[in-house]
Amino acid sequence: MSNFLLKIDQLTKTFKYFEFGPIDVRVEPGTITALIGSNGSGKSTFFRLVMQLFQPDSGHILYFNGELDSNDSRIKQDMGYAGGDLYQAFGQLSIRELANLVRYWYENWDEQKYQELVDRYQINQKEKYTNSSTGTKKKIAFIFALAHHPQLLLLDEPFSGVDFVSSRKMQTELVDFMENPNHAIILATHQQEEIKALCDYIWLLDKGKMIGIYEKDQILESWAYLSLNKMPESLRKHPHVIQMDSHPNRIITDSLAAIEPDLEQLGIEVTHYQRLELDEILTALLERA
Ligand SMILES: Nc1ncnc2c1ncn2[C@@H]1O[C@H](COP(=O)(O)OP(=O)(O)OP(=O)(O)O)[C@@H](O)[C@H]1O
Repeated sequence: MSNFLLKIDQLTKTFKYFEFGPIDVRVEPGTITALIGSNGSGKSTFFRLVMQLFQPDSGHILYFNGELDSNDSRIKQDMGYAGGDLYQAFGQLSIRELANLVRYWYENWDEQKYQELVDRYQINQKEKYTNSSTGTKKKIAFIFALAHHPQLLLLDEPFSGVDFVSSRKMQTELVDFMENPNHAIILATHQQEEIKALCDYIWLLDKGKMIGIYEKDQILESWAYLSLNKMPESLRKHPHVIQMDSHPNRIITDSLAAIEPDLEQLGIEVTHYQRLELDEILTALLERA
């Protein structure tokens, strides 16, 4: 039986200087996915397509087990999106006035939850939205996204520009949100600490193409530096050797389990072993792409 919040098939969008897709991905309930990619790789484009702020050129997006497709306006009720400067067009409104407007859009708007969140983040609701600081605007978008009880949260760099204390609170908020097994989050971020702390899956986007989908724990387990007692040149061709350095003899592998028996067979001894940090793995994957 299908169980997904989002299922995307062969989605494409072409701009004058950029081709996005074709992209195929699927989001299951109970998961947090990090959407990673260099500046301009298409992360915000992805969110805008899912939120129907852009029309795709081709492909399909199915929402909530296929019960709703992209023609159905109800999908926005069940999705919380914080990204870009969504509310700038209403910048002359105070935050309270803006909340009154946003509240009107959502059937499930929870005024008590909204109040709790503005108190927690010490938002001055009398201030004009346009005059709010960058970090405060981020927090407001985050609060609006949560206050209508979505099933799927789409967060485009929610922590960038947000102070350390608030960022920790937001992360706790996301952990609480995931207590409901029907919920899921897609999070675009450049911060490896957040990915490590929160995410189950990593989608790697490069120049508009999805170049890899990984389980975070699995890549952290399987990538390693191995120092070797000898290093025959033939190792360079091994499918799981990502990098070779000869001073001292050291390789990076993307699969410890696959390479260890081969090294043993070649009579090569591993003298030292060290895990890679997540950002080292992601950098290597992006460089390989
Ligand atoms: N409205 C638009 N009109 C024309 N081109 C666009 C438009 N929106 C996006 N693009 C193109 O899509 C590319 C990818 O932009 P996008 O904002 O999705 O990247 P990103 O991965 O979110 O980048 P960043 O990490 O810097 O936020 C841009 O470099 C631009 O060429």
